[in-house]
Formats: sequence, C-alpha cells, structure tokens
Amino acid sequence: MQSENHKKTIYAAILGAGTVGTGVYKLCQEMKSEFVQKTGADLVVKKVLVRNASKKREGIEDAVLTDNWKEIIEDPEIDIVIEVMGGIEPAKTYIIEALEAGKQIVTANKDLLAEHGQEVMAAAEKAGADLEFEAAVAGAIPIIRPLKQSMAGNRISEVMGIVNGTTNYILTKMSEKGMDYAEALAQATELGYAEADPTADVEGYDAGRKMAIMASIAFNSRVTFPQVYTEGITKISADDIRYAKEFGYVIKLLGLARNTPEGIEVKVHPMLIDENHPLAGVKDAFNAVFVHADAMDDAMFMGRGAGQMPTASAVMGDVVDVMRNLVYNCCGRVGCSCYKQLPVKQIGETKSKFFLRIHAQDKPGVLANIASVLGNNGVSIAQVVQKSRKGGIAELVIITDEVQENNFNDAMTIFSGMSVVKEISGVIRVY
Ligand SMILES: NC(=O)C1=CN([C@@H]2O[C@H](COP(=O)(O)OP(=O)(O)OC[C@H]3O[C@@H](n4cnc5c(N)ncnc54)[C@H](OP(=O)(O)O)[C@@H]3O)[C@@H](O)[C@H]2O)C=CC1
Ligand SMILES: N[C@@H](CC=O)C(=O)O
Repeated sequence: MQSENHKKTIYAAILGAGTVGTGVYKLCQEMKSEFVQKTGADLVVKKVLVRNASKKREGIEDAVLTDNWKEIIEDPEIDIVIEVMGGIEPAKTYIIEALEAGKQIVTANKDLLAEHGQEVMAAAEKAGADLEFEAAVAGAIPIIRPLKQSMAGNRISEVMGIVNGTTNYILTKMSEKGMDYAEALAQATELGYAEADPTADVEGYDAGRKMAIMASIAFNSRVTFPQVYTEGITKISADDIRYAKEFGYVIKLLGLARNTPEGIEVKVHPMLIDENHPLAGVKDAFNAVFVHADAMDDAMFMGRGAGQMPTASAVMGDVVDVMRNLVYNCCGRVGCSCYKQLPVKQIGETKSKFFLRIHAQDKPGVLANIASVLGNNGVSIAQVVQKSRKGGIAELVIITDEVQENNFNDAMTIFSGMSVVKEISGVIRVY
C-alpha cells in the first residue's frame, strides 16, 4: 500500500553533464514510462548543472541547463540531487547543502566518499535522507548494495578484484595487441573510461578509493583513501608482460582488502595471476570483485566497470531506489554510523609472493650467495630459473613463497649494495 502522501511526480537535478551525466539524462528520458511502472511516480529532470550553461549538450534540452547552484538548492520541488560532476569541491559542499535542504542524494563520486565519506554520511543520517553511491565502485556492477544489504548476515573477511576499467583496458591491449601504453590510455580516455585526470587511474588512486569504500562497508569500519597502499601500472613494461606470459601469468591491477585479527589490510598494485584464474579472463573495461564471507562462502561479481551507459545504469538503480523510498516515505533507512574502528596495517606488515628478475655475475657461488641473502631475511624461494648466460652475466628469474613485505624489502636493500648483483627488475607480486 502506498502512503497517503504518495508522490506522483518526483523532480531531480543532475550535477554534471559529462560522460556519466549525459548517460543519466538519457536514461531518465528513455526509461520514463518504465520508472513510473517500477515506482508509481513520474521522474522529471528539472535542472542539469554545468560549468558552462551556454555550451550545447547533445541530447540535453537547453532549458534545463544551468550554471547556478542556487536554482537547484533553493527549489523546494527538487527532491533528488544526482551528483556526477566529480572531485571533492564543490561536490562536497553541494551534497551537504542539499541534504540540509531535505533532498536525497545519489552520487558516483568515489574521490569524495573515500576521503570525506564519514562527514557526508553523517550529514545524510542527521537529515534522515538517502545517500546512495552504487556507481562509485566498479561501474555497472552491483556491489555496494550486496555488501551493505544482501550480505548483512555474514562476517566478510575478504574483498578483492579488478576495480579500474581504464587500467584493465590498457593492460589487455598491451598484452593482447602489443599496443603501446600511451595509445591504449588515449583509447580508454576516448571511450569515456578514464577520470578527468587519468593519473588517478594509472597510478592506482581510483582503485584505491574504491577499495577504501568497499573495505569500510565490508568490515564495518572506516578506511580512508590515504590508508590504502597504491601502486599503479606506469612502470609495467612490455618486457614484464612478455615474462609474465612465458611463466603462465597475466598482469592485472588488483585491489585487495582483508580483515585479519591484527587489522585491515588494504592495497592496490599490479599482480601476476595464473592465466587460468577466472580474473585472468576479465578483459578490457570489465571489472570483477570477489567476496569471501563466513556464511555465504565465495561470490564473484563481474561486469562493465566504466563508461557512460554502464555507469548511468548503476546511478539509475539508486535513483529508482530513492524514488521508491520517497513514494513510501521511508528515506534514510540504511545509515552508516554504527561501526567499530579497526586498525589498518602498513604495507610492510602484509604478506605477498614476489616475482623478480636478477642480473648477476655468472660465477661460482653467486646463486648460493643470492639464496642466502633471501633466506637470511626470511624469504624462501618457490622457483628459480636461469634464463640466460651472456658476457659473464646470468639472468635469474625467482618466484618467492609468501613473505612479509618488510623482509622482502630488506633483502632488496642488501642486493642493491652487492657488487655481484648488477640489476634487479620486473619485481611484481604474485596472486
Ligand atoms: N566515466 C566513468 O566511467 C565513471 C565515472 N565515475 C564518476 O562519475 C563522476 C563524473 O565522471 P564523468 O562524467 O566521467 O566526468 P566528466 O569530466 O566527463 O564530466 C563532469 C561534468 O561535471 C561538470 N562539472 C564539473 N565541475 C563542475 C562545477 N564546479 N560546477 C558545475 N559543473 C561542474 C562538468 O561541466 P562542464 O561540462 O561545463 O565542464 C561536466 O559536465 C566522477 O565522480 C567520476 O569519478 C564513476 C564511475 C565510472
Ligand atoms: N576511471 C574509472 C571510471 C569508473 O569508475 C575506471 O576506469 O574504472
């Protein structure tokens, strides 16, 4: 039964008319009658905020464009603010002002949530309003709602996967087409996958923000972006990709978050994955997230992680949810204020397996010397292959067992001071 004050028309404003905003506007028009069927209310986009309102926007009526925030915040008819402009400010101020003015929020802004999530969520809770952000993590893939709601009967211990479409696209093209890095990045930008500043993608910051958001929800604690260790793909060379293939691996930028008895581990870095692992088949701008939890066991979510319509799909899922809440007068049901703050580990305290290439003098005793440096620092060798012997230099490929990262780094520091070790390269963690 719908309540007495059942709303027939729900007005929304979209902040931003770029890649995602244009897709959201399009779905609001194309799916109009379906939204009425699904919610019982008609959705009308009353305003679209941009920096330059006189610029023509394909597919968006000129009449709704504005560059004046006051036209939205001071309009009592507007119930839902859909923030898809990105960045911290003015997005944060606009969201908080909108909540204070009694509006509901849908946002795709991981930069904001990963750094100031606590503040904006507290504002939503105070206002008794919805703040939904499915599109902020892994594009079209439903993962926020499953973590918050569908898996609420579990203790989640691990969330990991490929959570950046741009870098997955670049690595796929480099590995499968031999494309160079710059060309693959230019294509990802052209396709609308990259952030306004693609440094966020290629340096692993975007994935780090998504991991902070997921770790916070999954472990019911607070992890902010600065607590996430991030390493991007800018140092991955064609040689690294060639060696990976030769040893039966593919390189992926992975995010890992684990809840351990000593604290939360959360990190993003390139990793070698066995070519037969399900994540190895996740290509182009697709993302995939694995979740391990006590009652549910394992679940995997896969889909398009970036791009106009996949992201707009996730945004509109939230908008429809908020519309239903408005229709039934039940906004603000899913809050975030009850959590237990857990410590977050430093990267050096976490464990990894490593793949590395060592060029060293090709003479008796050197291999034993290298093995003893590793052994003395608690690094055991799972596999060692002598790749070549040329001009008095031997090239060794070593794969270690799992080791505390601090120990591995200590061994690397010792190698850098040994005259028999000429070069260490291609150091990549192994999943
Ligand atoms: N692209 C993707 O695949 C995905 C993006 N996201 C997130 O969605 C959000 C939007 O991304 P995307 O559409 O790619 O970004 P774009 O850069 O394509 O678009 C940003 C839009 O916001 C407007 N805007 C920016 N700053 C202001 C401001 N101060 N005042 C008014 N308008 C402003 C811009 O206006 P103008 O046009 O006038 O410059 C532009 O229309 C970001 O938070 C991003 O991280 C999330 C998942 C996937
Ligand atoms: N730049 C991001 C867009 C979606 O979050 C990505 O490439 O994944």
